[in-house]
Formats: sequence, C-alpha cells, structure tokens
Amino acid sequence: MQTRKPTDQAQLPQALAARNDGIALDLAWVRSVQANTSSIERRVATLPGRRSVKKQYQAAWLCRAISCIDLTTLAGDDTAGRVRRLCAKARQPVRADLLGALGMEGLHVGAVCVYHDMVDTAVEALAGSGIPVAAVSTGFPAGLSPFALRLAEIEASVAMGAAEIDIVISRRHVLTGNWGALYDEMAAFRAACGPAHVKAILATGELGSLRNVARASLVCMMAGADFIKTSTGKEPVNATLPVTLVMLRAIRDYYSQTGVKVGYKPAGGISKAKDVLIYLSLIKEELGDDWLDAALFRFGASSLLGDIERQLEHHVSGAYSAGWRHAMG
Ligand SMILES: O=C[C@H](O)COP(=O)(O)O
Repeated sequence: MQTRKPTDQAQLPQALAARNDGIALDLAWVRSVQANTSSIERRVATLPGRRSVKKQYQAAWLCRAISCIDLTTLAGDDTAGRVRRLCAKARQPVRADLLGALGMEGLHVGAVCVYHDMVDTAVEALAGSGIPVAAVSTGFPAGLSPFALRLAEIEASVAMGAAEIDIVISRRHVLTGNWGALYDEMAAFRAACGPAHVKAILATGELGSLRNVARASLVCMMAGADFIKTSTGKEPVNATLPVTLVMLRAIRDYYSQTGVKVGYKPAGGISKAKDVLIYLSLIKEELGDDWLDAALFRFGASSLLGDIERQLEHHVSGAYSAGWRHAMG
C-alpha cells in the first residue's frame, strides 16, 4: 500500500480541540440515560418559526458556518478531477469580491471529507492551505466489512495524510444494547487513528429510537470519540433537529461529568443557509459559544456551501444568482 511521506497534513496546526482520551465504560450511567421524545419534539418545533439570528448578523453567522463545513464528496463516481475542484472550492469557498466586501478575506472551510481512495489527491490539492483532509473509513457507509480491514483502512488513511477520520459504528451493537461491544469497537478505532482526530458516525436514522441515539453518543464519547456525528448521508433519514438536540445534550452531560469538550457534526441533507442558522442557534443555546467553532463543530455537507454563497451574494449585492453558478466539484 502506498504511503505518503509525513508532510503537510501531519504538520497541520491542529485547529481541533484537545483530544478526548475517554473514560472507562460506565454502564450504570449509560442505562440511566433516557430521551423524552415528545418533549424533544416540542422543543425543536419552536425553532424554525423563530427568527434565530437578526438580519444584520446573518452574513457573519453564515461565514462562521462556512468555516465549520466539512466539504464533502462521497460518491461512487468521484474522480481525482472532482476532488481537486472541491479542494479549490475549499480554499476559496466564496468569490473573492464578495469576501472582500464582507471583510472575510482568507475564509476557508473546516475540512475536505473524502473516501480513502481520494485522500492522496485531496492532501496534494490542499497542501499549504491549513485545511485538513478527513477520510471516511471502516467500510463506510454500512461499516460491515471485516473488523481487521476496518482497522487497516483507518491506518492506511492516516498514513496517506488524513488528519481526521470519520468512522461508522456497528448499528447492531446499539440495536441489541451491546454497549460493551460498541465501546470496544470505538476504542479500537480510536487507537488505530493514532494522532488523527476521530469522529464517530452513529447513523442515527438506523438506531431505532432517540434513547438509543443518546446512549450510543455517550458510549462513543466514553470510548474516546473526539466528535460525534449524526449520519453517513446515505441513511433514509440523516441529520434532524430532534437527533441534534439529543446529541448536544449528551455532549453537555459528558462535559459536565468529565470536563472534556467533544465536538458535534450533523451530516446529510443539510443544504440550505436558513437551516444552518437554526443549527447554530441551537448549539449556542445548548452548549454555548465555545462550540461555535470548527474545533468543536462541523457541518458534513456536499451542497450547502452553494446556497450559503448565494445568500452572501444577495447580502452584498441585493440580487440572487442562479444556483448553477455555485458548483461544488
Ligand atoms: O458527511 C457528509 C454527508 O455525506 C453529506 O451529505 P449531503 O450530500 O446530503 O450534504
């Protein structure tokens, strides 16, 4: 297997928060976690109706959102050319004249997220930019390849220069309440990541209940996940506000018990700037300003940036441009 020399990605100034070293599996804590679905749904139902961010601050919030995007391409027909175009977009996410008018020169996305096969291309294309490459590993999206191969895939992606690894958990461990197996799996994935930060994809649309989402979040954090992430983007239901509320509260509980800040990444189906404002205000309310930063928050999204760019253009010029002018890759 080809291995890159330890270049840029390994040397990146880590924008991420301190690692989560995890704690011993605390089954009593895990089993005590509940999720009251109707009160969670009531709480999030109030969010879209509210004007979450005043108009004059919206451009600043949208620029913040851009800095937190894991700009993603995870398609079977990905090519090196598409990944290079995506990386160019990651470096210059919004037209230079618009960024100049907004006083946001130098803005870039949080990371570029690709399959293992494209890590090398992305590392090359992002050299010198300070933008990390994130790789989806462990038999993404189903996570059902042999365990040893999943570990080897992580190690290969890190050796190739990925600074962040998005792993997928075995949903069956959650569905059968086998918290010990989930903990051991997550801990092994984290160990295989070495210095790379690890995001645990829960695939919440396949976990059956919000209580399972809450318990799986907690177990993954106990086992050392640096981020918890909702979805692969390939499940029938991906990031939602109820799931977000549950995961944010799990992060808050873990922080209050351990003093460790774990990051959050909603992913899949987030494609509109107005949704971004709702997510950011929910995070501000539930976790506080520390989490409004790429170190602790990412949007996993393939097309969101185009809509944000359109809104920023409208903010600067008063006119909307056609969506096709904001191609991603
Ligand atoms: O992790 C990121 C997701 O796969 C992206 O999903 P999306 O294409 O719906 O934005």
